[in-house]
Amino acid sequence: MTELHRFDLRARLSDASLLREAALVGSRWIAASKSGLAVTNPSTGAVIGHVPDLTPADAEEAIAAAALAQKAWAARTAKDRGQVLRRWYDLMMAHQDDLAAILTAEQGKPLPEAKGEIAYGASFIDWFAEEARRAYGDIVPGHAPDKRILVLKQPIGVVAAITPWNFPNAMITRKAGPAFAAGCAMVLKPASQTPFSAIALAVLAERAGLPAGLFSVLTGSARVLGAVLTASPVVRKLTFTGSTEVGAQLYAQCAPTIKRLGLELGGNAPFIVFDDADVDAAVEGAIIAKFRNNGQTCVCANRIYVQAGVYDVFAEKLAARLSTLQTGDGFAPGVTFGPLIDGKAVQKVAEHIADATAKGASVRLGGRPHALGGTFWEPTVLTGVTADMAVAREETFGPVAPLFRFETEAEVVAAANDTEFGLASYLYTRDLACSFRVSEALEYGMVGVNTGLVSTAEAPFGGVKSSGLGREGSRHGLDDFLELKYLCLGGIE
Ligand SMILES: NC(=O)C1=CN([C@@H]2O[C@H](COP(=O)(O)OP(=O)(O)OC[C@H]3O[C@@H](n4cnc5c(N)ncnc54)[C@H](OP(=O)(O)O)[C@@H]3O)[C@@H](O)[C@H]2O)C=CC1
Ligand SMILES: O=C(O)[C@H](O)CS(=O)(=O)O
Repeated sequence: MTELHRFDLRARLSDASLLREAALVGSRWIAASKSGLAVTNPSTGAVIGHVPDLTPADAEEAIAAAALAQKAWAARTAKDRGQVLRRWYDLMMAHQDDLAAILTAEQGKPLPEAKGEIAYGASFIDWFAEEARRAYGDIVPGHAPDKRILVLKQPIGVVAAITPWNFPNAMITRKAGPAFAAGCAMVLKPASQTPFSAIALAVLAERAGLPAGLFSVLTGSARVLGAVLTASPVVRKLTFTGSTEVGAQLYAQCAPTIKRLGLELGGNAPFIVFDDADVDAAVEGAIIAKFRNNGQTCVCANRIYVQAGVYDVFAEKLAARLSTLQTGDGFAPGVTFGPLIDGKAVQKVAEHIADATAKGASVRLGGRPHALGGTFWEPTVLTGVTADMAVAREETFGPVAPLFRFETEAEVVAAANDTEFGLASYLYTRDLACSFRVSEALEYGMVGVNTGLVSTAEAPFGGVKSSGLGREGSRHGLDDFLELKYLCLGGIE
């Protein structure tokens, strides 16, 4: 990209040292050179700064530093590790505004939403600062008079993490929190479009007292650095958040070294509104579930199924409510919907709408690029959507709400489950029996009942089928970074 113009992010920060044009390799900060990789503001295309294009040797150095630091870190008490995490949490919240400004500059989401992500991201550090001390083992009744059985939980060791651009803070802390709490080390490769949020987290981690070498942040070619991380036998776990396509590729790359895997992949969430639902509540829930981060989340409502009795009123209310919300630059006051991340994302949205209308859908609202041009798109509502359209099968990852009409519960459960994905799902009904019947029948890792937002550190986040493996957050999240060790004590007469 030619450097059209620069965006002066430092001028917006209270602590400009958080914006560091460098990568962290073990305990070494490596500054970007003039040939570094440009990071741009998705709203304007302006250059925010540069990061270094690291080499395979840099990645190997980070892994070696992690292996060394991890041994001493695991030897510290869980309470001690928790106290360092607590200090990291306190620093994140003390710098919430600056971290949010960095996030909005490189990812585009409106500043209030970015501040919300910082608090959400920090909540995983808060949660696992406490969970660190609950890695309980077992003492099991022996299988012979002279035997005693102990089960220990020990950290997996060195963890590689690869994260996406859509939540450039929270997708990192949702992995780093349990990893460090368990006594692991982490080598992180953040998304190339949003590295500065990750680098700022590393700056604060150093200040919190995280030992040198325990946390590296690598920037550069995903393919090149990913190849080193997945091939290294020192790396005992890969935790990845991103597309199912890349997740499957990384799964295969990890196979020769039999790594533990955590995969948070793509979604195709159904959002079901029954005739007996509170329609106003369902509209508010749909706006959160569909349009949070301008539709760029893996748990976004990708298909909205509305029962025939309330279909028209729901469509009318949704369109009316959306018309009151503003699209624009994430730093502009009053903006609810920011830009899409890049031109490729805009093209996918346009293709999905064109495909749907060509097959008979109608545009109830929006349906075209926003007057601001570039990466901005009008919030869109499509009606008359059917299962043969691309929006039914593919993740749109943009501000498009396709409304499907249905008649019966059996029909909508079958339709909702007719996908390779199984991450999040949502339903609105005031009938308790219906809420249980449908929740239990939906083939998904998460179900929101009368709510459009399920993500929280206290609950296990994750999916089934092509949406991934493992869970992040909750008391279960720590186990994904621990190994069980069985001690059999004999000769105890
Ligand atoms: N389940 C969940 O929690 C989430 C799922 N997603 C899914 O991810 C997709 C959108 O996010 P997006 O970032 O485009 O996803 P991608 O899968 O393209 O990228 C995710 C991360 O993987 C890296 N990557 C890409 N190719 C390789 C490779 N060959 N080897 C190693 N690393 C690689 C990227 O690096 P680089 O940036 O350098 O390309 C980035 O850091 C959607 O499908 C969405 O549903 C997104 C967020 C959360
Ligand atoms: O990247 C994502 O889509 C996140 O997992 C969404 S959430 O955790 O903020 O719901």
